[in-house]
Amino acid sequence: MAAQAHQQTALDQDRDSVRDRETGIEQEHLDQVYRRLEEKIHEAEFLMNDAAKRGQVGTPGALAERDAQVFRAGIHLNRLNNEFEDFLFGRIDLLPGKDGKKGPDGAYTAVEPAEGAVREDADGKRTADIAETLHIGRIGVLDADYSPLVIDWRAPAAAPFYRSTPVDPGRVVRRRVIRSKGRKVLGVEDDLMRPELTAYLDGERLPVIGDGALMAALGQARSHTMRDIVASIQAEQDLVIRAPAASVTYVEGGPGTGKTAVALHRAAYLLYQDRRRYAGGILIVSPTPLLVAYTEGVLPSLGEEGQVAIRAVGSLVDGAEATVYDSPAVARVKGSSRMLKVLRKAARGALELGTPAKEANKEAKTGQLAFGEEPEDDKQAPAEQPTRLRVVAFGRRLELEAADLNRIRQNALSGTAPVNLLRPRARKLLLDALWSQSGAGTRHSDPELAAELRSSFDDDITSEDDFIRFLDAWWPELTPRGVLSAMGDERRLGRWARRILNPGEVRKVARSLRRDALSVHDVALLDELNAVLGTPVRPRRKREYDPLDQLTGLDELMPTREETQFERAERLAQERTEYAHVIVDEAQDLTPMQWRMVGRRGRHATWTVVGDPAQSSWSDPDEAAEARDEALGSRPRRRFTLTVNYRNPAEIAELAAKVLALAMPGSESPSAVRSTGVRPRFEVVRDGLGPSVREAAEHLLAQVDGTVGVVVAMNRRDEAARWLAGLGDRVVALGSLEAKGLEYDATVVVSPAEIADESPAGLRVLYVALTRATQQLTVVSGARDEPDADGVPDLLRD
Ligand SMILES: Nc1ncnc2c1ncn2[C@@H]1O[C@H](COP(=O)(O)OP(=O)(O)OP(=O)(O)O)[C@@H](O)[C@H]1O
Repeated sequence: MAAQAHQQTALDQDRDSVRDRETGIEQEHLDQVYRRLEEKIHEAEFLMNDAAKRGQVGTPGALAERDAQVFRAGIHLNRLNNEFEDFLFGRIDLLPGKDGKKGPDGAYTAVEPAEGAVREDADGKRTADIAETLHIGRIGVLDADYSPLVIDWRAPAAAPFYRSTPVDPGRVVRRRVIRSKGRKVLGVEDDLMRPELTAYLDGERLPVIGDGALMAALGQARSHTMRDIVASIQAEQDLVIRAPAASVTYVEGGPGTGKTAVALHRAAYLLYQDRRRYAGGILIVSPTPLLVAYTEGVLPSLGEEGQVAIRAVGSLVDGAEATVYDSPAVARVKGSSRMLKVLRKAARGALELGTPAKEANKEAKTGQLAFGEEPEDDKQAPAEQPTRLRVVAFGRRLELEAADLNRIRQNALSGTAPVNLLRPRARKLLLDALWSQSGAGTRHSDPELAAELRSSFDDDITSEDDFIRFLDAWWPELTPRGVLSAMGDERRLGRWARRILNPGEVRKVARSLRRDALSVHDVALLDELNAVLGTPVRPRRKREYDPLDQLTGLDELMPTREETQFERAERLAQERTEYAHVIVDEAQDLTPMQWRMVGRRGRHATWTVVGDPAQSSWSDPDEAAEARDEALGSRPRRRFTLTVNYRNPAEIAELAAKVLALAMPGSESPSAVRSTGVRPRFEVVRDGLGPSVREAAEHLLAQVDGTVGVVVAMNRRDEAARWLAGLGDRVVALGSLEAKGLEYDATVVVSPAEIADESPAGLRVLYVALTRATQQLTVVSGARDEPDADGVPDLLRD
């Protein structure tokens, strides 16, 4: 026994010393990389100083050159400084390649091992020599002789790091994940891709350390922000990340399969692969501000941010930020494509209100969205409508009555042009009617004289204050906010929505529009109205006069100095309304009206659309699919399915699968990649819901190191926040719709029946709630859940 223990200790010591030696080898490599980076930083600093000196020469050419050099050196320095932290993370050891050719990044491009790379002796033992070792990191670093010290994770030569599997290893024998912090290597984890092989590196046997990096990453405690997965991207995910950008890349997969992570890494990959093309910007559309906040650190950690905008679907329209959710019944109407016709009628009908409808003061707030209260009473002011136009021209009083005006308006409105752009046409039709009433058209037979007379008639009238006032009231310039507020009047909305919405729907929608705050669904309506109304063309503001321009004459000498490249890039990003690539996360949740809004931002874009129909909170998936197909146009689609759940342990995934079977019978759940042995807990409310939920949260806080999410039906969100007061910032209360895309170490799901009953898509929303935990889950049930003796609610029983 003692001898056995002694043997075991010796084995452990051996293992530790191999681990230390391997860590030391990687440390040496990292030291070499840092030395090279420092050299590069000095070069960049020298370049900046040199550029500054050249600036002192003062000729326009030198100044422009300095500007370009400083710009390039600044970017270089900035990247180096930012990515100095923790950027070397991987290594692959490869067999000799088939053709042995070097690619542009200095590495062999061959995918398959060369013939004879693997030797087999008489006993069937297989051996091989490692021909090449590559290190993978967040950016590429070349040695002074241009051999690669680190390869950028997005370069083609880095693909085997992600693609190689024991089933299809290619040239990779060993894949190593290196954990480092700053300049220090903390440890290494290896996966062996060809376990049947004895491989040698420089004559020594290749050692293997640890149980693989994926499991280590998945077991870590979660914080309130998502981490990048660059060191452990799996083969099926890598195929999506590196899929060619042309057309539409369509990715489906169950909860936790890495769709969001893949979408973010794909944005970074596309920028690396074709930076010039994506200078047009990449837009990532996310369902909630919470998910935006959760994911927005991932791209900077990958060294990319400037060109990518991550926006919540309620913040896509500039100057209009959603702060509330509509009730499911109202959301269902506002999201439906039936609203399209209503908005078109409203845009034209709003003209009859005379003066622009007063805009509600809809203040923008950020953070969590509230469930919107809808006011009871109708406070809309009665409409003002000019019913007659009186002017004096050529000494005669001319007058158009209500019937004439109405006829002219209908005439002007025939056609589909945006309402605000039809104002010049309406003005011309008014003048035509007044001209014909004046009888002046018969005075001259000479067409030139007649035209002159007409022109002075028009000038006479259009310079009259009465006419200008009339036109402003009769054909006001409409704003999307103004028309949306006008729709808050129930009678008016009833007229505009006749035969489209039923009276109950009209009442609910009108009431919701009278509240001060904008809802997530209102934002898509505003965007549609913007398109229907059109923006009148205004003369461009001239650049402000700068007296210094005259003194130095710089303005003529250096027209390119007006705006630096950086300023230009900033300005374009601000003015951008369309993008080169659009990524839609949680695409299953976009309503038809939201698809139209997102579609307008990517009319000429390529797309990546990721989603899971089983998690859809929209009640009519067919209607949304139609709107999605319209937004994506006829571009060809490339489809991918992700099949492995990296978030939930098998014990939680199994429970969630029961709800999936009810929500979408016949659909398959992704297979969980790990199991923790901890089963979900079931609690039944005894002394009130609040205390039971608080107790469950406290219990979980003691069990896990990271975060705890408490998911309740939407209308209990504020109440739940009060139940948890004082428990610290590791615990968060979430309305069911807000849980989308997020994850916690542990979750409490409160009353499955309440969540399932809150909307027609309730079972799918419950499925989302049950799949948020990485370690532990507690379900708290009330009487409505009909729990059995073990506390298992009816919806979660076999
Ligand atoms: N290859 C990987 N290596 C390490 N962690 C991974 C990997 N793939 C996914 N994960 C982790 O699994 C979790 C789920 O990923 P993600 O949120 O992207 O999934 P999802 O498919 O978008 O889920 P949902 O549909 O539920 O929103 C995250 O913590 C993510 O970091």
